[in-house]
Amino acid sequence: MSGDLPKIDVVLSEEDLMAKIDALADVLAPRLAGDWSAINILVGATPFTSDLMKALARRGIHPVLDALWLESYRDERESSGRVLVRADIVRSVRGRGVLIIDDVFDTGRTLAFARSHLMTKGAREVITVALARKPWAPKGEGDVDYHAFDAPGRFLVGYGMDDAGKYRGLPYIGALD
Ligand SMILES: O=P(O)(O)OC[C@H]1O[C@H](OP(=O)(O)OP(=O)(O)O)[C@H](O)[C@@H]1O
Ligand code: HPA
Repeated sequence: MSGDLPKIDVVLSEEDLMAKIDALADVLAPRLAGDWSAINILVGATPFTSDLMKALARRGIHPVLDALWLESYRDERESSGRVLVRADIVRSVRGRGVLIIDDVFDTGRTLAFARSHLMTKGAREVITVALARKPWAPKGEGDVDYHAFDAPGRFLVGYGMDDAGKYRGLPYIGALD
């Protein structure tokens, strides 16, 4: 039964997603030895954080998991241009390496804000990772450090990503018109 789903084109299947996360964990694991915190950018990055943490654990890497709830899109498909902190991290990151985990890197505002927020709290080093990177996302200094796949220039849903709160539970990444 498909319920009342709109037309969603699959851009990355569940199987391909898991393979990409494993490949990412292979690259990240050697960088994360020692005192690291992993910060889940709520809400959308939750499924990705969960699978990436498991992939890292299988490689013997166990960062301290925390969360930072940031909001800038609300129910719109375009960034409001402002990033709001809805809830802050709980554990100190002073002197620690910080891996910031997000689902999608689009205008880059959210990760730029998160990076500076955590550096201000005394992080020793910040690394950013996103599952999907949009084609127009910032390059150079403002780029995300690691991403799992290059997304098409379309609005994405699934695997944490929403359209006005819906479709976060889809096990694949899809695109809507
Ligand atoms: O690169 P940007 O243009 O900043 O977009 C990326 C951010 O947008 C979404 O967050 P949103 O504000 O929609 O909150 P959500 O995670 O609760 O969906 C997404 O989860 C990223 O955090
Ligand atoms: O393509 C997207 N889909 C869902 N949320 C988003 N936040 C930024 N870009 C997107």
